[in-house]
Amino acid sequence: MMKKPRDGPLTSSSHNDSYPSISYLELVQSANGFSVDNLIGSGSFGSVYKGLLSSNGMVVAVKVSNLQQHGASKSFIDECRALKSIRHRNLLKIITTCSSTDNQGNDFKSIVFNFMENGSLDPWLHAREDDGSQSKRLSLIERLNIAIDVACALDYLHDHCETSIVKHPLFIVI
Ligand SMILES: Nc1ncnc2c1ncn2[C@@H]1O[C@H](COP(=O)(O)OP(=O)(O)OP(=O)(O)O)[C@@H](O)[C@H]1O
Repeated sequence: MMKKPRDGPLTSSSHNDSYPSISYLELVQSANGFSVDNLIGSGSFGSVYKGLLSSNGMVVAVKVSNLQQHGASKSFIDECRALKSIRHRNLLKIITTCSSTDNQGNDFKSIVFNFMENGSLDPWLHAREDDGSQSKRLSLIERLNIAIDVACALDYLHDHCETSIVKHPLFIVI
């Protein structure tokens, strides 16, 4: 839905007031205008871009919700809620969130994470013998350690989040 552009940068405050504030403009600039070159991947509810925050030089992953997608707005809120108070070595932390309007006045929602150099766990676990990516072959011990870390993270989520959110642990940092 088109909305009247608001003045100045707006940052989400409804999900967590303690995040440092970041504007839509800063995020666009950090990710080179959300260019294809900065695109890291896509999920069910949006796209993730690599960005560089000019304020502190931090390399980040900017997850931009595709608000045209049914359920994206709820997913954004659930993800913010689930991850806002999480402190666990195997779970990705939110750096900040941005709930604003883009330069055309459309709603814009984004979550900023630490950039994970090794990407998501999935290709590591499901690398095929013939795909040539030597670096993604894991030994049995490494796989067992990952399973233990995942179990540990899920246990933590069970204790700290609503059960409906625990079904979406989102990203496990190994
Ligand atoms: N913090 C991050 N650092 C590096 N890459 C990331 C990061 N977050 C996401 N990605 C990449 O972007 C892709 C999409 O992530 P996203 O969280 O949108 O979806 P997903 O969790 O993989 O899938 P779905 O939302 O459908 O369950 C990931 O598969 C991963 O390759």
